[in-house]
Amino acid sequence: MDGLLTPRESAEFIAENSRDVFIDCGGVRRVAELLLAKAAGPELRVGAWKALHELNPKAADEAAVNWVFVTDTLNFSFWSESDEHRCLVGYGGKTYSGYWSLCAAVNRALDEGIPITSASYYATVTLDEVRHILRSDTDVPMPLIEERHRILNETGKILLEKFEGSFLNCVRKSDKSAQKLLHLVVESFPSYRDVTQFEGKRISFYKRAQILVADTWSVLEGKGDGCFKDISRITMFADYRLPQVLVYLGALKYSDELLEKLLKGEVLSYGNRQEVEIRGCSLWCVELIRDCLLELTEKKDEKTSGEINSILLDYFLWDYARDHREDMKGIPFHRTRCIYY
Ligand SMILES: Nc1nc2c(c(CN[C@H]3C=C[C@H](O)[C@@H]3O)cn2[C@@H]2O[C@H](COP(=O)(O)O)[C@@H](O)[C@H]2O)c(=O)[nH]1
Repeated sequence: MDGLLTPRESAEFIAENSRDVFIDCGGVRRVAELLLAKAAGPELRVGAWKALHELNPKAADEAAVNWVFVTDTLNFSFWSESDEHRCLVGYGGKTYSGYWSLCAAVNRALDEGIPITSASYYATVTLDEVRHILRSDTDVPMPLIEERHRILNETGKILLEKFEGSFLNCVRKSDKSAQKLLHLVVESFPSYRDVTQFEGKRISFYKRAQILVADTWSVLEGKGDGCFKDISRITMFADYRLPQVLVYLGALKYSDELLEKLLKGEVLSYGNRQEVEIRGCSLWCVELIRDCLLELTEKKDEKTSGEINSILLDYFLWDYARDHREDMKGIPFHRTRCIYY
């Protein structure tokens, strides 16, 4: 698309023109130092995706790639009005919320013999069947069920028409380039087109497309079809959790006016100026944290477990946000209801 900025270009432009969201350089350095202490640990490596998360597939085969595809196709908007009243899914003796409730529901369906990861199934799955598959253990359903149903049908039909029903065929058309795969995904599947405007420019975040490429790299353990030579060009994923944890860690700051709005739980519509500033400054903030961390590892000649990229930083910070939910209670996340993140 002509004149459309890449996520990284978009983020830099937004950060330069932002009025209500600011990057704190001292905070950036402190987060980089926090990550430096983890650089040689088990988290900041591609293997963590499987080792640290029991719901993720352990295999690296076609079925596992198609698990990632259907999960990331539905990987959006899990937040509920009140944290006490939300969708929960019990699986394997544990209860899952948010994004993990989706993974638990997918695995539960597979255990029940429902082929939810097969395009030939979800291309024509009915709304009632989707309601059953994504059913909650509480009286709060997973948000946007109708949209999830529509997107499953739309995406399944395209995967059948263009890629013989398997996302691995899409991966194999990308010449082992993460950028080529990213663009093939957004060109082929409309629900992944996370693009909007800011100050007269057309900008992209491609949050679900980027996390799809990242999770494909992870499930294939960075090997074989998943050995993307340019994986480090994928940026962090602009969702609603990363901004919250970056504010909590002091790397990102909101204006008083915006903070007050978020504390009141006001909804920001997709593409709203402040919503775009939150997403763009968060993305740029993680890029700066990565640059600072790489500088620190060189200076201190710190051993790292392979190349540190924005994906691994994102995963770490997202998991950190999960593990520090209670501590972060006072920091609001922004409420945007959409199918893009
Ligand atoms: N930036 C970023 N956003 C991420 C993820 C993930 C899941 N990836 C994990 C799974 C395996 C890997 O090891 C990753 O650890 C979900 N999300 C987004 O968060 C929101 C849900 O949050 P909550 O309501 O708290 O569950 C929603 O917008 C969802 O799209 C990530 O990694 N990074």
